[in-house]
Amino acid sequence: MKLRFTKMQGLGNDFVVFDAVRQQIDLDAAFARRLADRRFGVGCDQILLVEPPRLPGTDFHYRIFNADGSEVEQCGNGARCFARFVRDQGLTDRDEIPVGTAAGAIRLYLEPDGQVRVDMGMPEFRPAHIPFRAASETADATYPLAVEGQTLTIGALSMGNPHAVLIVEEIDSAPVAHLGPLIERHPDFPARVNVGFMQVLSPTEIRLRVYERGVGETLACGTGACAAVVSGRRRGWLSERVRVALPGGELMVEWAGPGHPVWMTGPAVRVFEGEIER
Ligand SMILES: N[C@@H](CCC[C@H](N)C(=O)O)C(=O)O
Repeated sequence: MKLRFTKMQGLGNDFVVFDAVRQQIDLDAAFARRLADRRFGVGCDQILLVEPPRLPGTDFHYRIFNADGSEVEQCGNGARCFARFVRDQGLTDRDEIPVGTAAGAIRLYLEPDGQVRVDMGMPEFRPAHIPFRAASETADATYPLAVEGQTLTIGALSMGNPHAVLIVEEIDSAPVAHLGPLIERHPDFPARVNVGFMQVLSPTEIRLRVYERGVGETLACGTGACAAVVSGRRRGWLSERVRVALPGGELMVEWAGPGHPVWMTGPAVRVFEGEIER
């Protein structure tokens, strides 16, 4: 059976997107890994499924699979591509699109300039809900983490999916390839974790690299950008509106503080369409 897909990207974080409203898709971990393979498949960081709604008040359901085949709760760059996809495919004519995910509902807004703005919902700091093994939440949501005999300081939070955020002096020489996999699979993060390395340039500007759970380092991570800004604000380093420079390009992230949702704005681009044998 042949399945139609669209290859998309947001700041070089790339996706294979399927319309699972109008075609039947049986996506298991093995098929997800084959699709994501850059030599034997299409090649992508995540596979996104656009499904009929499950949550009340939403227009669609959004499912996300990492390149290693694991199904996850949230994906920020994918959310912007989701909005562009459902409009381009004629699945909706709305500019404001409420979407259900495994982490709850989010709202996507197609802006007149072509960018997509997303209400990513509230960050979650309670350790058990991240999930992260800590006795209780600290005042600035940072914790010591023992890695290879050294004690690192990490910010820990969930943007629907788990994130650890480290502050580094210089992003280009940050030990992303070495520490990323060690922290991703650290026993204190029982569901594994996405690992962000953030250099603070000013209260309104950061540089960020993310070692993504189930993928490795990507050119950009939308939830990682949101988590970095939220963690930076909780530590008193950042303002409400922050420009996040990632290897693949820039995002704007806004967070007014506890009790408020996180907003993310950036591009979403269709690359090509294709068919693949299931
Ligand atoms: N690329 C994403 C995050 C995708 C999921 C993540 N790897 C996880 O396992 O939680 C983004 O843009 O947020």
